[in-house]
Amino acid sequence: MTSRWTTAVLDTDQPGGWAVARSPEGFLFDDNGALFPREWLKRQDLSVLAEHGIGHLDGEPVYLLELRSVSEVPGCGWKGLRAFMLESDHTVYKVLGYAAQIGTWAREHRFCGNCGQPMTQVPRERAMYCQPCDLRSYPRISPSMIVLITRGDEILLARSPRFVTGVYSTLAGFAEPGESAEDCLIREVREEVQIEVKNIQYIGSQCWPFPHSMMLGFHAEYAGGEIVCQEDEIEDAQWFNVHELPPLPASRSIARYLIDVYVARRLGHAEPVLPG
Ligand SMILES: NC(=O)C1=CN([C@@H]2O[C@H](COP(=O)(O)OP(=O)(O)OC[C@H]3O[C@@H](n4cnc5c(N)ncnc54)[C@H](O)[C@@H]3O)[C@@H](O)[C@H]2O)C=CC1
Ligand SMILES: [Mg+2]
Ligand SMILES: [Zn+2]
Repeated sequence: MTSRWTTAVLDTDQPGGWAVARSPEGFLFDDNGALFPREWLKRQDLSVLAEHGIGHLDGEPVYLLELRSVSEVPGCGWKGLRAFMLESDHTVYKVLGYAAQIGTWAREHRFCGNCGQPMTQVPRERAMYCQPCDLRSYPRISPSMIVLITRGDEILLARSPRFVTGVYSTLAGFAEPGESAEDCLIREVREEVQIEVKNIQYIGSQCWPFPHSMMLGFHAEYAGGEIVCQEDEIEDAQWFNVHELPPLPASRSIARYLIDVYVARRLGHAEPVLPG
């Protein structure tokens, strides 16, 4: 199957194509969605900070207008990326997720981290460049581990105070310099619930553009210890029987996929597919 969406570094001097606009309040949308004819969008009263050519959707070029602030556009509203993840077509969500990551990174790399001088976009490459330092900055991606821990028919799920009321999810955390994925997983599990795990198995990965994680998903078995929740980070953690699960994370998340795969195996149901 060919993908409808492919990323590319496009020349912003070329006319035409589609464009999305992103402000601190999210993406512009109307009844037709978040993609607008680019020439029309550029005629609107928008405070454009930068324009990026980001890829092709069904063969048509797509651009991002990264805005300094939110503006009124007649007949349109603004909506955050999470809402698009929950509501929209998967391909549109992929386009917007990529746009959000590029927009954030370019905005945060307008000035050189070494000398403080303005940086420029490198033509035909996704990089910002400082000439005096000969320094290139590439989009930031943060590897993050996520793990479903199981004990027979029971799975360990936890709540962060940031979650929607009632929802429990798998444990996750950012990799630190010097760690392998497995080191990170073992450390995060110890920090968050103070238990030990064994038989760590890699399951799959997912881009998570909130704001720039690359989720590496694992399954691990319980090896020992009692649950003790990390103060401030973990509000509650429990073993749940696969027949009696609490409200779970959104179906597009790898957290939900890790849970659904295990439950499907235990119950002999068809396995789900990991959303990319
Ligand atoms: N797609 C999915 O199913 C899920 C994705 N996630 C994502 O996984 C990532 C890690 O999960 P958390 O439990 O929040 O992480 P965590 O357990 O490492 O703790 C979060 C803390 O890490 C620090 N931090 C923030 N950004 C960092 C970075 N780039 N590198 C190192 N430390 C950083 C901050 O102090 C933050 O409060 C997040 O981006 C989260 O959104 C988490 C659960 C499910
Ligand atoms: Mg965590
Ligand atoms: Zn510099």
